[in-house]
Amino acid sequence: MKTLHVGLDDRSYDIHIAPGLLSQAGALCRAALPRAGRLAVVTDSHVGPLYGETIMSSLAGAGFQAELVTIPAGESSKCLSMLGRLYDAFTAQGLTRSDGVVALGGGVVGDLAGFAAATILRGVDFVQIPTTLLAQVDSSVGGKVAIDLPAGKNLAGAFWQPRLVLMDPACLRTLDDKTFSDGMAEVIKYGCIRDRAFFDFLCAHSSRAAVMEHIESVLYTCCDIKRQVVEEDERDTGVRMILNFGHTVGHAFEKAGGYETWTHGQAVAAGMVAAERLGAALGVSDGDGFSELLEVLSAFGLPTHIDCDWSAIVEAVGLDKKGDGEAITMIFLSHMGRALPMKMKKEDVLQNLAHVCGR
Ligand SMILES: NC(=O)c1ccc[n+]([C@@H]2O[C@H](COP(=O)([O-])OP(=O)(O)OC[C@H]3O[C@@H](n4cnc5c(N)ncnc54)[C@H](O)[C@@H]3O)[C@@H](O)[C@H]2O)c1
Ligand SMILES: O=C(O)C(=O)C[C@@H](O)[C@H](O)[C@H](O)COP(=O)(O)O
Ligand SMILES: [Zn+2]
Repeated sequence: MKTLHVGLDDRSYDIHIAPGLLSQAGALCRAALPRAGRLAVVTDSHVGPLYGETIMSSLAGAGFQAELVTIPAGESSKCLSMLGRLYDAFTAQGLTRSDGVVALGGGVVGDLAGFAAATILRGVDFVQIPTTLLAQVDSSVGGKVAIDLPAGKNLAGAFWQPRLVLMDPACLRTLDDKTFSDGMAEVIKYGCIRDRAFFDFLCAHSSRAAVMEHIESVLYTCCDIKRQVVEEDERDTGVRMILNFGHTVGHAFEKAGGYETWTHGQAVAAGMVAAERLGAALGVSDGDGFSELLEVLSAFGLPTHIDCDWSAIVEAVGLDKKGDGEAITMIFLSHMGRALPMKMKKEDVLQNLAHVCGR
């Protein structure tokens, strides 16, 4: 088993990575949540039938009274009404402040269940058991939890660190190729922002089979980069913004497509390309690695350009959480492997973006 420790004072926790870990969930949760009696296990309609029973019997074996709460699969569940349904399920189960919430699923389940855990009874303990590649390399670590609002992506949320993260790479075998590729967008992001050698490794291993041969070290590398960044800036006021490379335009693509046309991974892929094009036009990115970026994204079937109504993109970018009234922090790459956050006037970003990326 590989283990990483995220050091955040009283909000510190371990990330365990090992095949077959799901069946050890009970003992590991018991060690992390010694006082908890009840656990609400939130999952979705695809993941529950695959892995629900293994988790529930492992939790029962460790003495937990666990109940499974199943939401419909898909981004549209990351919403206010589904949050309300979780509150109802938690209160009906009789959850108290010494109990906990477990998220068993992808980033949608993790973000929604995490926000519910952060807010029910003003906060209960939370465990992440991520089952997609995206959730294992990114969303289960770092404590950002949220729902989408009609006005924009992840606009209501909290920072609520899990007490424990359990990732079983064997779960990735049941993913379809498109969902696996969504995770690859965030994997490639880590290479772009922090680790040129890792980016080169991905370029040389640009297929699902090749990545799966090295999956434990890929998960470890990504989580270790995220750990370092989050330990330095838990609340997203400085260096953590580099994890948003490709997301300013990416979130705008997601919103423009009604959160159904483009997945988060696809939108981030095209968003990274848009950020690189904008950076080059502004003279802050040297274009190093750009053609390789296009190639590796395409090799995983990810889009490098998304056609849509650019006025909607421009409007959504204006609402980005990295902005204030006048300015927005854009994340560029000075060169491949090195992120460059830059505070810019919103109007300059918007004008250049439409000019560089609009069709
Ligand atoms: N909090 C963060 O730091 C953070 C980081 C990145 C992304 N996100 C969020 O994560 C979400 C995207 O997450 P996602 O890509 O995991 O999507 P998702 O949770 O919708 O999962 C994608 C699909 O895969 C299915 N699935 C999950 N695990 C499976 C398995 N092992 N086998 C078969 N099917 C499985 C799901 O049911 C779903 O249909 C977005 O809402 C995004 O905003 C959050
Ligand atoms: O953890 C972070 O910080 C990130 O930015 C990771 C992103 O991949 C993730 O999509 C995150 O949810 C974006 O957060 P947001 O605050 O920009 O909505
Ligand atoms: Zn993301």
